[in-house]
Amino acid sequence: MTSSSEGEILQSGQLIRDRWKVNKKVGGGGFGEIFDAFDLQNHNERVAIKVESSKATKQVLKMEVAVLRRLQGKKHACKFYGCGRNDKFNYLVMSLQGKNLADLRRESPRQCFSVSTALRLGVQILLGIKEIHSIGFLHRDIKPSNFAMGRTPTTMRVVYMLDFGLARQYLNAKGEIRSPRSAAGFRGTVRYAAVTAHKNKEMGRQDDLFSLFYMLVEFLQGSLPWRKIKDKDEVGRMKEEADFDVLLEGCPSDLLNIPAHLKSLGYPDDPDYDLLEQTLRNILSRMNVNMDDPYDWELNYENISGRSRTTTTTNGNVSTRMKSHTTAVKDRGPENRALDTQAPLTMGEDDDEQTGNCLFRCPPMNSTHTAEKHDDKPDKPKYKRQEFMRPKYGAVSFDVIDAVNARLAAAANGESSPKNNGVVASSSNNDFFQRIRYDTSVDNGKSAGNNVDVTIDLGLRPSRTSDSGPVGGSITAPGTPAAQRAQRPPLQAEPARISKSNRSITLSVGGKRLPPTTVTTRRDTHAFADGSGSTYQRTAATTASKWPDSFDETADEDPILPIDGAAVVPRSPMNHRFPRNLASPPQQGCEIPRGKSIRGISPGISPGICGGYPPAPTFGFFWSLMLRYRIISLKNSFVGNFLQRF
Ligand SMILES: Nc1ncnc2c1ncn2[C@@H]1O[C@H](COP(=O)(O)OP(=O)(O)OP(=O)(O)O)[C@@H](O)[C@H]1O
Repeated sequence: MTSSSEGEILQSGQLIRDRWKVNKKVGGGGFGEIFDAFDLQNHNERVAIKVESSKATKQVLKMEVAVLRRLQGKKHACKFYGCGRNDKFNYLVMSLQGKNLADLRRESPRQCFSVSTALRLGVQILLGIKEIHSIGFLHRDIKPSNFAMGRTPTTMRVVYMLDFGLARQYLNAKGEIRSPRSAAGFRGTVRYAAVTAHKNKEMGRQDDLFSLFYMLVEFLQGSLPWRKIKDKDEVGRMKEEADFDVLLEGCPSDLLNIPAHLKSLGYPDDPDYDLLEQTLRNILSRMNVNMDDPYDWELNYENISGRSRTTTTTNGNVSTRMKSHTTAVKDRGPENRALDTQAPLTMGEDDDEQTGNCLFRCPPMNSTHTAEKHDDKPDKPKYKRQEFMRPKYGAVSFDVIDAVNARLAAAANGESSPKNNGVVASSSNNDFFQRIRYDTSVDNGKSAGNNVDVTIDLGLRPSRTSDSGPVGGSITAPGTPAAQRAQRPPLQAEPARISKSNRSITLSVGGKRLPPTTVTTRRDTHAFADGSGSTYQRTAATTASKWPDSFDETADEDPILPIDGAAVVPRSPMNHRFPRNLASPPQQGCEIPRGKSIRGISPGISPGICGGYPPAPTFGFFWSLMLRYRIISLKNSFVGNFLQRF
């Protein structure tokens, strides 16, 4: 543990948001520094604050926040307390855990754990990995220093997963596996990275599990054969050629099931988590190990302190054996313990445990791909009703989606009624209503009084009445007889509006010429506003829509985005394709008070994109084109993604 000192982002005693008082630095890695602090508003409870300089070239804290929030309620995730940013740093406040597993292993006299401890940790880490996979993300930096034991009496035997800075979504918005990129930059930590990462290939779920396998080998054997190798490609080759029998020499032979299963998996395949868990549990039960038994450190490592330790033979029987690898680890003194999470570019004894970010530096193994392709650009998400979100996001309001779709369908069927606000649309197959769908939702909570009103502008204008010729602003299909159009009631002059009550939604479509300032007040429609520690959450179903607001709701200081005109929100790695043009800053403090309403529209809507609201355009192709632009620009918006299927 280190104390904070001059030059660090936070200083001891510093107050953040008048709530968290910094105590001292407890960790630091390639991407951030971690401090422990007191929560002055919660009986001085100890919390961890991870900070990242706002000048850091690689900003990962937003991703951490995004993932940690989704993991709330999972057993192996830290509690999320808040986040924010100012001109100097971004920060994330979460529950403080105890020692990480890298430190605990190094404190062991032989730098290894007993089989009992190693495999029980393995079970918990496996379940933690399963949790992050269940929310659609890969961790991509599974290693001992990214797991820590709880620090309270009730959590001290629970393993917590840390550090989601390199996470990546492997599911698209439909819950399908995203297409693998032909080249992806190396992500992770050389010592534990799967061969896939060494080859700069797209990592899949099995690769997180391969990292777990390497961790297990290290836990049991005290080291990995490539521990001292600095060259990433060389390490990759060693892993590719590794003989698992040799790696697991002297360990329960059942463990061979793990790499055997993982090697059988390709990028899109579902790992058999149960098989892996059962493999570990079977060994533990043969050894009569109880999951509640004390861990090695609780026994002061006395169970493994001699030159031999109790373990099992390859057939799983318990025996005592000499370790053959002791010479490989005896030079690892306590002085090296803190190295593995320091800056990734310094190569110390344990540097190969550092998180790598070899983007643009490390050519891929066996690959001719060039560096410019090695980024985290996501594949273009396809937005549809997101069935996969249902079990994971609990109260995602599919009834909202259905209600909107029903309204759109009604409009498409040419109904003119209060329900669709007088909008008459042709039932022609070309009608644009038939080609859009509402694809996400506002999770509005279950209790009454959580109503949220959202305004969506579809870019329609009040219609001109006309006896002949096209009528601007009417929603109609090209080819609708002019006479029919002329009798159509005008669209309402207000922006289209979705009023969402607790479990229902009303859509009205109208049009209004919006001056730029009005348009731009709509950024807060990312249906995403959960207060730190709040008892309710509102979430949109798409990550991309939430991304830009990751810090906003708890930020108490200057926004990073410029205040004046048409600022472009930095594109998130998850949202490269839809830069958001803004003409006003994001609303800070976008927490939606209970019972209040918010108004807004996609930040993607901008006069710049749509070319403003042209006067009295000829209906037909022009309107269709404009609407298409606007619908496209609505993608990833807070309240909904309209998908236009032309
Ligand atoms: N919530 C927490 N409670 C206690 N300690 C923590 C917490 N989060 C992180 N740490 C400590 O800080 C160390 C570094 O944290 P983390 O891995 O998040 O930083 P990083 O900069 O991403 O590191 P790396 O580049 O090594 O992956 C962890 O190994 C752990 O010891």
